[in-house]
Amino acid sequence: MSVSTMTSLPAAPAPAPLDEAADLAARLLAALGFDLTSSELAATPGRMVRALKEMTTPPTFTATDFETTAEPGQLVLVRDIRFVSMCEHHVLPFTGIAHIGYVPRKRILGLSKVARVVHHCARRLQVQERLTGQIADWMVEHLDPAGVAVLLSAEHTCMTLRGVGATGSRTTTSSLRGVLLDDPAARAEFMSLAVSAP
Ligand SMILES: Nc1nc2c(ncn2[C@@H]2O[C@H](COP(=O)(O)OP(=O)(O)OP(=O)(O)O)[C@@H](O)[C@H]2O)c(=O)[nH]1
Ligand SMILES: [Zn+2]
Repeated sequence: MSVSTMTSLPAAPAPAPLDEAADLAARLLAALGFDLTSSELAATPGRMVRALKEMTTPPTFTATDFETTAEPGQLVLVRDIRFVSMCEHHVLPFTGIAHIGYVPRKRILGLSKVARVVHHCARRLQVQERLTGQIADWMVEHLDPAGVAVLLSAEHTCMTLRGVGATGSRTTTSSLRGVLLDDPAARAEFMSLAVSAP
């Protein structure tokens, strides 16, 4: 078992005094033209800061894994893991689903931990491409599997709810490692199950 401290991910932001952040949020909202003297907005800066902190603080967990005599080449696929992350360009959420597949060598991961890895990597300021690769790297570092495949499909609210207004657009990214990168049959099995399995 190992706690999810990772070499490939940046450390969580250092705890900062939220009072100071709330004062700065109040100044930000005032600078944007909102009336911070109104009673309706009095508690908003504090809420805003707590919500932002919550959305960018990665949950830690204990990565329970097990010794296995896995069948050679067996694919383990956990599909449809919903996640929320934060776009590092606009500090707006992007939300989607992750499909995580791996081919074990000696160790398998508790299934719930696969979803925890996704949340651990997602709950920070991110771009989707880096998030996808970090999930794959976590699996490689902790399980030493024969292969890993990560497929994410997400809606970026910075391009659907504002800006270009590309309502309904989704972005798909993949990161493949080991046999799930190099072996076309293994890769095809992952892709077909990730997209079409019941
Ligand atoms: N590659 C990548 N781009 C992202 C991601 N999230 C947001 N972006 C893009 O980051 C870019 C930032 O571009 P800028 O021109 O600096 O920002 P902007 O003026 O707000 O641009 P618009 O969003 O086009 O209005 C935009 O094209 C976003 O769509 C991501 O996860 N990956
Ligand atoms: Zn954005």
